[in-house]
Amino acid sequence: MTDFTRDALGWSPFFMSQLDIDELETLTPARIATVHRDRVVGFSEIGTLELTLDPGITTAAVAVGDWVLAAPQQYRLIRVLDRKTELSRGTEFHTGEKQLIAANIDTLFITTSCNNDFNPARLERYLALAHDAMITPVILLTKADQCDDPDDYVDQARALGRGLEVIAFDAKSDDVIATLAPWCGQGQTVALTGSSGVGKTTIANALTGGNALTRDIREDDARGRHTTTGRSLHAMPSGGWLIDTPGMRGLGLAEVSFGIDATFPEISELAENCKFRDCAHDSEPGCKVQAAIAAGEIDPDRLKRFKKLKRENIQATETIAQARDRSKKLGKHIKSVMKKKGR
Ligand SMILES: Nc1nc2c(ncn2[C@@H]2O[C@H](COP(=O)(O)OP(=O)(O)OP(=O)(O)O)[C@@H](O)[C@H]2O)c(=O)[nH]1
Ligand SMILES: [Zn+2]
Repeated sequence: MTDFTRDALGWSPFFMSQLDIDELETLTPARIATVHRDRVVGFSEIGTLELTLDPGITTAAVAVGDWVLAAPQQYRLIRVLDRKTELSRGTEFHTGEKQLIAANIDTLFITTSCNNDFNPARLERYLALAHDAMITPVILLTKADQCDDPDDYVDQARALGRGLEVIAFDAKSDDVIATLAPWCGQGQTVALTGSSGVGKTTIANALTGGNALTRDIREDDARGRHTTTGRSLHAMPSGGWLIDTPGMRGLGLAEVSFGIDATFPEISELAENCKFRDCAHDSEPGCKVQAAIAAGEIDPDRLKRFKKLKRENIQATETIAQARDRSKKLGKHIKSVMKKKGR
């Protein structure tokens, strides 16, 4: 592994501004590439650092893509810097805690194909996740080479957002790197999501210049170290970074109300002016959304899918709240038992 400058790793004033003078002098910023149960591995200006954690931080609080401050002499992680963006999954059933998937992703490549995989509702779920995490979504339509009219898919996908970037291409062609270059430049971080078989691995391999995982293992071998767990932060020859963690591929929806509104701006903006604050946009008087439907200004299918996502989100959010409640009660119960025992 060669050393990278901070800029090459995606460092920016946003992160710099979080350091005080002491930290600037004594600590080394590192970008997390792998999270293990008891330690993390990060890339830094002084090379690859394997870090143990300070008491009070668990690896569950560190995500691939995170910027952390390390005390390099002691190989210790001191603290995790605030994230520009954060992707997390629903929750752990028992605790109601969010499970971190990745941090500081700039662009989410939402991947589908120019065939039966194309599904507006599914794309909107991913869009809601991206918007909620403040990550820029780009829709990739693969298998354009196997389809008579890819433009039809492009048009359908563009209708799912304002100014949404949509690209149809052949993921097996030689120009994948050039096609995706605008998002893969120096220090930029991307991730791929989408259903099985749409071409994520094909694209990842094209962007990283080969089979990313096998290459990582070979690099570690060369340094005499063996690791069985693959790295999740992959350098792209274009200067950018690709995050590929197992959790990336099956993203769930919960607590993304903001993201859903951002995915359906034409509806959420009108909804603010409905007569009733809790308007369900069915047949309530003074419903601006229904008025727009009647006037042919918004797509009724979009409204249906908007409502369905909102319902799903509320359900998932309630499940999380219940889990948190359970976990809190359990914690209190344990404390009171311990107290009694201590008496
Ligand atoms: N013709 C053509 N084939 C493609 C394209 N993209 C992917 N494929 C093929 O589709 C199959 C599935 O591609 P993968 O890259 O493995 O898909 P994936 O999204 O990684 O699938 P999972 O690993 O199951 O999530 C492979 O046989 C690819 O060669 C494309 O744009 N055009
Ligand atoms: Zn309404």
